[in-house]
Amino acid sequence: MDQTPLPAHDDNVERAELAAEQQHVDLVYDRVDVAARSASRIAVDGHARAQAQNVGRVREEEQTGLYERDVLVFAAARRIAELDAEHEGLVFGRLDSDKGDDQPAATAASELESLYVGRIGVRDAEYEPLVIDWRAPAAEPFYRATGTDRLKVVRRRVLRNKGPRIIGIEDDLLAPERAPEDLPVMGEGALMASLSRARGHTMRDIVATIQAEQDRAIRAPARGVTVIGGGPGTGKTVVALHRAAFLLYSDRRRFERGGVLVVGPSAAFMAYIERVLPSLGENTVSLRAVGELVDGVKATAVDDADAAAIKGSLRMRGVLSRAARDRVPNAPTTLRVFIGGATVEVDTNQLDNVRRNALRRTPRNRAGAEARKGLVAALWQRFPEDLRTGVYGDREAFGDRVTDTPAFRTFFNQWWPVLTPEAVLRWLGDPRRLQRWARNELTPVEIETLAAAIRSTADFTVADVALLDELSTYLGHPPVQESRDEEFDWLEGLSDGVNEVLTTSERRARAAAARDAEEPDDYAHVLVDEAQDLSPMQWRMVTRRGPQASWTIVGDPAQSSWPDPDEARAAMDSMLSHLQRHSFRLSTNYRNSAEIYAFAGEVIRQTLPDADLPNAVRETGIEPEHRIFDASKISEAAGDAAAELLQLVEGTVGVIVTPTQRPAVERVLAEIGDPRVVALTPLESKGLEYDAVVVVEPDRIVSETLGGVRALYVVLTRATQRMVTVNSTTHWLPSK
Ligand SMILES: Nc1ncnc2c1ncn2[C@@H]1O[C@H](COP(=O)(O)OP(=O)(O)OP(=O)(O)O)[C@@H](O)[C@H]1O
Repeated sequence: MDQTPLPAHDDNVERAELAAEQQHVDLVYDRVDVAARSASRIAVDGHARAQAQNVGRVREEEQTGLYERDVLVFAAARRIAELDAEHEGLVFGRLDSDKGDDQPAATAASELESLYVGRIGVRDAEYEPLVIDWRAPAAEPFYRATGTDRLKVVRRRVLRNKGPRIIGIEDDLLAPERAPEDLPVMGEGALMASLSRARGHTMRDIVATIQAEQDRAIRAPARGVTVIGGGPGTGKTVVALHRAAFLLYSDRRRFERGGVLVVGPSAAFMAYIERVLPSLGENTVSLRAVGELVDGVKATAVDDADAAAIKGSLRMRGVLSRAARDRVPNAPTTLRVFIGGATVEVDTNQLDNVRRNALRRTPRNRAGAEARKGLVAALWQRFPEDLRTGVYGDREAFGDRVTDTPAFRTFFNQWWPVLTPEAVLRWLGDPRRLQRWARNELTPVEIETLAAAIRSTADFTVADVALLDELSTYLGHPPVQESRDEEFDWLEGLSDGVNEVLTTSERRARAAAARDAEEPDDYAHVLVDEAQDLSPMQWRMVTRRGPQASWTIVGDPAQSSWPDPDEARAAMDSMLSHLQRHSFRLSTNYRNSAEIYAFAGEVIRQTLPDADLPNAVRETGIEPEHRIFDASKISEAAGDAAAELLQLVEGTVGVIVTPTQRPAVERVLAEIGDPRVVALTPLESKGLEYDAVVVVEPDRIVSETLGGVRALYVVLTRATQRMVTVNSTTHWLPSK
């Protein structure tokens, strides 16, 4: 918000103002209390009345009136209950407006029209608004008014509160020349006060201090793709979260029913942002890290740079599709059955033909019936003509018989089992097989690297999740039928090997559940944060979550940890090219002190002269510090720096270190034993922030991460107040 020089004020005025604001806020809380009680009473009454079938006694208009009011009151009460009690209070802003520049200025404060802005809207008993929801159109001037376009606002006031208690007031005077003399103005500006606050381990909402350019992105209509760009700390994440809350407010039916999904880079990041939406009274948004987008998988492990680059590349499509169509390892290679007095055999080549034909148009797990038909045809062809009589007289009868033989059944179960994406992905760990599927797409070295990466962990990595998702489209779900056939066996297989006896209704319920599971995740709106980090394969996975969705895409290419940001961008463009695009750019860095960001900006500009660098406005007078030590002393030096910084800042300290160095640094930090300090890798630091940051060996961060200097740029832009780098060389420092 614009910072206008503010007149000094005395303590008495401040006390009086605080008391007056508290009175209004108390009124709001009382009203909500009454509303909540009456809402539940009415709900109970209504229920009782409906049960006695006496509803007709209430006049219709009375009922409609009651109904509308009840719904509103009840919804308000419910939202209040949902608000995080620990968080800032319900009412946080006030606008005092006059009638506009073409009308005479007000001569007394009482002539101004005042309007309170809060997390939700609440009305008094006469239905007059006591406070309006921050997302309502009438609240827009609170965020958009500036000195040059004040939208009739004379004074904008931010109420700082702790729960229901007002603890401070920050005013902006937008039209000093039109302000009545008795209009008190106090505080140092809400934005600066909020930016200088100590950071905790979770992100807070910014509902009281949203800036005009952020507000435009938050309230943009949900059409096509909304792209929100901007450098580090410009509020992209927090704006995306407020946008999710805004969309729910603007069209609750559509977005609550259809679902809103927020996708972020890591579980740590999701934990960091998870309080923001509940603090705005919204609990229905799904938050998922890219490693958690496939149901039942929660991947947190990350591959090393080379393997991640291969797994993320679009070249994996062909590799996976070939794997999904290939023979099952260790399955029998010939089929032999004794039937109708003859031994009939289908050899390996013929089996391969049957498999390929069955898979021509149908995903593997859905092609069982087709494959069985192909086998019957092959067997029939080899069944001696002179035996084709009686129950073996035609192909259909022969087929019924032959598929019922134990030899056929055993063969079929092994040759055409239901395949899970997990099992097929594991096949890629065998370099000989992988070679067959990948020889046109990957180099021999890449094949070795990929196979070794697949074999190296028992857990799936974050990059694997997109491959699992891709495989599930090639494999498909087995069809669900209520008869006893091999597809239904698949359902029984879900019961962990316990051979249950199922009643008909249980079978039906399971069939329905399986059908549901088959529905694609189909959200009405998907917000992708740190979008620059999605690999092309991850874009494919993410866009499957919203075939009909509108999108909000948030990111900064200069912070990309993908080695080829243009490739990732092209993948996104091709997945979403059918949608209209609206772009917003955020231009102010609210996180870093001006001193810290000036340094980070210099570092990135040396490699990416065109990087979009925002303005950092908050000066602290404290320059980042670069310390040089012997290579063997780095961990201790990092620990010492962290211990010093803990004394100097009130909030959190992050020590950012490559995965190879992390264990040593963690040991040193364990000795400090302060929960305010954490060690984390450059990748984990994405999107997070700390009061102070220790950057351990910046040159290794460049050489050991996929993003190189872009990863270092992310690390150098995590601190709000202080930053210390520790290294054994100076060559990484930007040349002056
Ligand atoms: N209008 C605002 N009022 C108060 N704080 C703000 C405002 N806008 C952003 N901030 C704060 O600035 C910090 C950075 O915001 P955020 O993490 O959303 O930025 P970002 O653009 O996603 O950053 P990065 O790309 O570096 O991850 C957060 O602490 C956020 O709360």
